Amino acid sequence: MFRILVSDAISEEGLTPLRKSEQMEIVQKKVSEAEAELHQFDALLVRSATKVTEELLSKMTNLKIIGRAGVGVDNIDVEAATKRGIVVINAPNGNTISAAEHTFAMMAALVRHIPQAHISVKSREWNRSAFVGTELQGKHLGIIGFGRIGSEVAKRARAFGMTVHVYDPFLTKERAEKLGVSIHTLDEVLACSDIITVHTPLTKETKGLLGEKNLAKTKKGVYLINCARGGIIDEQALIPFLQNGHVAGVALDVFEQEPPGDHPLLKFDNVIVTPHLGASTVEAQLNVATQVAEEILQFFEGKPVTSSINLPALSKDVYDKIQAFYHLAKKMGMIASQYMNIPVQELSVTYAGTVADLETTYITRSLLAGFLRPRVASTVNEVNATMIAKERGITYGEKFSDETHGYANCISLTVHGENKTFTIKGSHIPNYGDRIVHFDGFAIDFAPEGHLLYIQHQDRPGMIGKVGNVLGEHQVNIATMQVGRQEAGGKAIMLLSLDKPIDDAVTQKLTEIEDIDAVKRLEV
Ligand SMILES: NC(=O)c1ccc[n+]([C@@H]2O[C@H](COP(=O)([O-])OP(=O)(O)OC[C@H]3O[C@@H](n4cnc5c(N)ncnc54)[C@H](O)[C@@H]3O)[C@@H](O)[C@H]2O)c1
Ligand SMILES: O=C(O)[C@H](O)COP(=O)(O)O
Repeated sequence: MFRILVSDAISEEGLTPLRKSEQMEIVQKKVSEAEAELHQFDALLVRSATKVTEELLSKMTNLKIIGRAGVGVDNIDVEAATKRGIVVINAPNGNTISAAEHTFAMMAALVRHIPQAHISVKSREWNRSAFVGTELQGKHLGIIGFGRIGSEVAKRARAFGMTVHVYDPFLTKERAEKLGVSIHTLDEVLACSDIITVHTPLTKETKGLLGEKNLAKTKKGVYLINCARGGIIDEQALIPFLQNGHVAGVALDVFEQEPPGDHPLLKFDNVIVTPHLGASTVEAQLNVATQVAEEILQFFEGKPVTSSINLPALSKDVYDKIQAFYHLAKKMGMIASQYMNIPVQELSVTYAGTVADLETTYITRSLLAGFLRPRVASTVNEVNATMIAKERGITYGEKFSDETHGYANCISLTVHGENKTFTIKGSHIPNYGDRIVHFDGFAIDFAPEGHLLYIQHQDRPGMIGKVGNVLGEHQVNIATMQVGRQEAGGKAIMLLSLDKPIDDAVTQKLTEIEDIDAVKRLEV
């Protein structure tokens, strides 16, 4: 049973996929009301209100996944979650249309003074001359940030007869042409636009993007809209531009602090505001909640998630193709890590045969996670493996080769440690399973499963019997045994899989057998 804490207002209908599963228990409570049980939850489902801080994560010790029913993840400490191996997912396009429509509604309201006129009429006034507006048709709209929402705003603007100027450093000419907008520098957009709307995420680069310096570059009488994230337009910097009439009006759906409280901007009649309503439609909420609920379900069923912030995107189709290799690579990493129980500097992975044509990034992450698992006390998985490797000074790289050693596919891992290098090769054979086909220079064939025992010895008659005797004396049953040697009478290895793990005393006894050079337990 997996426990899911839903700590913000999420569409009830959207939670249906989770409610239908007998494996999921949903608890709907604010974080502050769930203090005593925070350590029990496997998943956390939020919108933008819950602040998922490092402190909260430290209390949610069982947490495996955070679902953001929406786009922006600036309320989530993604780095802290990643460090802890917690997957963070969002619903990137479920509320795009609602946010674009809200932006447009704000634009129309702004230039036609609808909120002010509404209040006036409700106050029993009839002052038509006070609310003369301007048309949108023929005006120049500047869009900063041309992703999902920015481009939907552009489509609507063009339908209204506006000319659209875009600033987005990542926008291609082809896409701009397709959507009938022109690409400009930021300064050009600031200088030529009658209305400017921002649709970027809030990042180090975009925080205060429309601050004092850039506001001064705008046209006198410009209208500004922020339905993206509070802080992209610097709220303090706006004040003098509103006071001196340079900015004709501002529409804000988002604020640096939410709620904004007694903010000085709220005193301006030409500043119109909504309480972060961009995504607040029945349709958007159903979309984002359903998307995230389905992803969480997939995740707990061991299937890939497609909209993770801290994992490479993986479709079901791709996952189906890589999953066998993903498991093989993890086991190879675990074996290599235990065999090379010394500090290592570098892992080099080579893919050959059919596996080389697949999405190997994910397979390498899995291998890395398997390698780090025996070395790291905290959770390590595909989410945080690359970060932990970096912290520990372990570099890794992928190569591709044609050398399959006679198998349809082959993954080869070479671990470089201090004065020692180790290579292990594995193959996944359909209808047969995972096999290790090469181990530290020996051709061998064993299944990387369970309690393994590696013995390196001299190739002498009776070695198998001696090992069998020691294990038998300690009531340890041998499930399978594979042997390999480089040449008759030379160095040889045995790989045994045992029905139960053995302790130090048994290992010591085996080490004492004449002609046995090394004994290692390997748990997979
Ligand atoms: N008000 C709401 O309720 C609401 C609803 C949904 C989304 N949002 C917010 O709207 C914003 C846009 O969302 P989206 O889904 O369109 O995101 P998106 O990722 O599809 O688009 C963002 C665009 O910004 C561009 N960009 C990044 N840095 C930039 C920079 N320095 N200068 C110019 N452009 C830059 C990117 O290239 C990208 O094209 C986000 O901040 C999101 O959180 C708000
Ligand atoms: O980033 C988003 O998806 C929007 O800002 C919506 O936020 P909300 O889910 O809190 O309405």
